Amino acid sequence: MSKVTARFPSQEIALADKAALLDLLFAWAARGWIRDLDAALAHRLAQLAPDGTPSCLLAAALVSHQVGQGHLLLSLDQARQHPEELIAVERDATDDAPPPPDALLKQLPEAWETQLAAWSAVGDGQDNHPLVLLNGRLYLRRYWRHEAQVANGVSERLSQAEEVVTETLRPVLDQLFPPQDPRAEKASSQKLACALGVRSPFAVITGGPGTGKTTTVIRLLALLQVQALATRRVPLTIRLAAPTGKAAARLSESIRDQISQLDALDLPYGAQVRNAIPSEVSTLHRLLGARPDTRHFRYHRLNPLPLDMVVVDEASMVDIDMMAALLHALPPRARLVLLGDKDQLASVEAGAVLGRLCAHAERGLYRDEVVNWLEDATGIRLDPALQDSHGRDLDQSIIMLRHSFRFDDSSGIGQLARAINAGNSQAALNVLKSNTFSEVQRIPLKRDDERRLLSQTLKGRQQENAWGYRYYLHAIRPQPGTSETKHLEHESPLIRRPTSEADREAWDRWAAHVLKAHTEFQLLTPLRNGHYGVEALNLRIEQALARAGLIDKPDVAIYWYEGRPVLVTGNDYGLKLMNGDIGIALQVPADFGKPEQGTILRVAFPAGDGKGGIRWILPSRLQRIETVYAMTVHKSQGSEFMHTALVMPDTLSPILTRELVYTAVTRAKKNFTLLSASDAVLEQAIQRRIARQSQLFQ
Ligand SMILES: Nc1ncnc2c1ncn2[C@@H]1O[C@H](COP(=O)(O)OP(=O)(O)OP(=O)(O)O)[C@@H](O)[C@H]1O
Repeated sequence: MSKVTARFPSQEIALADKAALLDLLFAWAARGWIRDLDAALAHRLAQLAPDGTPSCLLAAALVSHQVGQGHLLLSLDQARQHPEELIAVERDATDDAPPPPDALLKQLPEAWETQLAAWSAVGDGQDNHPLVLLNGRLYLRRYWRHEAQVANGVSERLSQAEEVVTETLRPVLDQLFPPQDPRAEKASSQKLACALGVRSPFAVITGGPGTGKTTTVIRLLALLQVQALATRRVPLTIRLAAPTGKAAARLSESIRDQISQLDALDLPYGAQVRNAIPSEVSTLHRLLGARPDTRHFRYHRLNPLPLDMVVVDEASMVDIDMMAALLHALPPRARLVLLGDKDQLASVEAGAVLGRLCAHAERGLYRDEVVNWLEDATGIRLDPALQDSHGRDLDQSIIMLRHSFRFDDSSGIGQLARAINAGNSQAALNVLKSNTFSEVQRIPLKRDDERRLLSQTLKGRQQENAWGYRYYLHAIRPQPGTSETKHLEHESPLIRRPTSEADREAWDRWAAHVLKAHTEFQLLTPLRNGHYGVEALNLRIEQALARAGLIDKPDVAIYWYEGRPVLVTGNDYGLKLMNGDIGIALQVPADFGKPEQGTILRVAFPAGDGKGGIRWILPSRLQRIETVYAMTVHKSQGSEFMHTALVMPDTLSPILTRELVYTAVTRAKKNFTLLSASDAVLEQAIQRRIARQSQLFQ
């Protein structure tokens, strides 16, 4: 008898005996093939609903696993037809591995669905059963409910017609987007987006980096306030939100610029309109009134948010739980506008809501009545390729901005992002290797030769002013004569480390300068573990910086030193820090303005007050942080850096997808470097898309 049958039940036994099946599920969990949580759910349901067969318990563990992978459901057909795609199994050479999931799935009884339907743990959603089975799709009840809430919340809004004052619409749109402007054609989808946003209480504006989502939404808000002041004499109460603190801070920064541009226009109700556009952006958690230690929010259907409209930026990062909570808390007539890039990675949690909403965004699918209405409102006749008399109601509320004002056709980053999105890996490689685009570059990587990786990370590509980490470290401790210090002094000649007598304002100014210098470069990696994972990279980079004398870290056991950059990994409302915030440890007076008190290490975080204020926090108070010389691509969503370098691992793994590569490339504002050992891994990643299973907006 082989070891396999000695230690683990065979698939035949597991499918005939519940205890054997549960053993197998926990064995899979021990291998990391599924989560402990998934096996535990099956175990719990075996106790609560003992009439379930082993195949039923397997289905329960699988649907839970699916949620962990970002899906909303388990399709029974798909599980049978493509069992190998369900669970990524890392096999090793040992012969005591348990029978893999696909072997078990291939032997499921014909009556799997019938058995599930008869199981007392399963219902059709009407009662309180923990699982819901509908048309061959199995859900955890919570996700079925969220999916229904989101679908209902959106269709409720799609069925409402808005009152539009057509007399003011066209003239104001022409003021915001003058037809004679040389960029009028490039901005035509922005103008159309504004018109659609007035017409419907629900709208989605999707587009890549720099396509003008923020510009468009501010103009839409101006347009809506003109309409509101003309009809009801009071402006709309509008709130702006984003899924993370970082994204919220970034939006509030760019919004201030955009609002001030409205001053140049002679809009009806001018100052009133401008004052009625908010510049504060809160996180969705805060907007909904998150309460510590509970999933429940202060605002919900019975206590709705006191507002007329919400705009959510970076909506690709919003998961189904949050979207359901938002729709649940919005008054039925409140408007909702979502902004985001549909091609970016979706939230780590289940959902991919924006992606589902925008499934047909490329093709438009606008119906005749909408096309004609838009032409009256904007003077723009839609491209026939975007018209379709069978377009769904939802499609009439979605618009895609296609022209990037930041990366035009001559930009390497723009070309690269487009090639990746089109799934054209050869074109992406050509851009990376071509000499035409100096802002993008590919650097070959060898495991046993770290020089290139570390040189990129420390120095970047100086001839392009594409800096590495030396840049911000020189902002802390200038090194006269180096290109970084020369550049820094040229950019901000007067900002040096203050003297010990200097007041808080001077220290804040300096810290803001260091934090800004830090946004010049970020190294990204897809992975957490392994040679090119965040943890190992952080360690190697820290050692290299210490060797180069750029940081002073005398001992591996000393975590805190001046210059350490840290990433906040969970919201801390007490400290007013949000998931995704980045701070830098700096040696500053223990009491500002009192040099006699000596100095102390504090971590400087941007206060996000729009005035360059700094929040100084003692390292010991920071609970959820990690060093961030290397950052995962997932964590980088909602942030941008002048120069971004992506380390591509040398072997393919399920995490490497088109969305991931696109997200990494589009974090770069000016320069992008790919560090990779093999073209093949990049090519295969670009070919592979994330397909999240859900019935949302099917
Ligand atoms: N219609 C336009 N005319 C001129 N400049 C524009 C127009 N639309 C956008 N821009 C400029 O392009 C840049 C990017 O615009 P914006 O920040 O609105 O884009 P975004 O899609 O929100 O970008 P991000 O990728 O940062 O989310 C800004 O500098 C903005 O002023």
